[in-house]
Amino acid sequence: MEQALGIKIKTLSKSFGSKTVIKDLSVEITPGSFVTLLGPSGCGKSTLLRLIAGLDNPTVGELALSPSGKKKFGFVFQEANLLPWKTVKENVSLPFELDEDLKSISKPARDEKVFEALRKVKLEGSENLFPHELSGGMKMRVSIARALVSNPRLLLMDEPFAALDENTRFEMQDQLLQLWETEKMTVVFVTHSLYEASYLSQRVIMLKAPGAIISSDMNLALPPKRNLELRTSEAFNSVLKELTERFRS
Ligand SMILES: Nc1ncnc2c1ncn2[C@@H]1O[C@H](COP(=O)(O)OP(=O)(O)OP(=O)(O)O)[C@@H](O)[C@H]1O
Repeated sequence: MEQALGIKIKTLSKSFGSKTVIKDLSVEITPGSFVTLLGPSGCGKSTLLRLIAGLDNPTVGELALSPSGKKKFGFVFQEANLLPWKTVKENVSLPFELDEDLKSISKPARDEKVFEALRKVKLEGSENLFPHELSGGMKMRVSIARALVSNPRLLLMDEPFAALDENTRFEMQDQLLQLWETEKMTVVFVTHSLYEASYLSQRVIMLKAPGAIISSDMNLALPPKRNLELRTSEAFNSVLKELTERFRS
């Protein structure tokens, strides 16, 4: 398995016209960690994810992924963004058509990777369904499978579970943690939920506007194994309390 990607950001700023959304941001993210970005609407979380993914460029400053070379990452958005006229299997296969680095992979190897990704998100047997035949949770799992198909070493997730009901969200959180453990990839996750941040993350970085200034950077004192028992434990409650206090201060 290839190494997980680390991120080094140094004095980075991003402006859109005269508006500076990110100002002088410096932060490092350790390979293989699960880091959540929290902050009020409009503080620059999605902009930062897009910069990390190379979908946009910083105005000034440095952003480096290590090891450098192949930038293997997956991106999952709040909406599953599935093509309605394509089956589950075809939707998960899309990166092979769109990503230059993956175009050379043979058809049998592609099929195997798609099957493997669907297995990872527990969607075996749903290959030939169309998006309208799927629940919200299943659509999100297809979206995650599509991100996993290229074996990302960094997974960027922008409020992926925000539109799901509470039960499905809990289920998806546990599945994601399982994936994080088995895939040994770095995850940078954006959410508005303090509860979700506490449950999923090893580290929570809070950003505030203007300028996406880091207002808090906290390593969570929780065991790596998260489960139902932990959700209702005192240790979890005290982490959630601390995060809430930091968020409100
Ligand atoms: N391409 C763009 N052109 C102009 N302004 C932009 C662009 N992208 C983002 N912005 C502005 O940057 C600011 C930060 O947006 P961003 O989407 O990063 O915030 P966010 O923290 O992710 O918000 P939310 O939690 O609501 O998703 C907003 O004021 C937004 O209008």
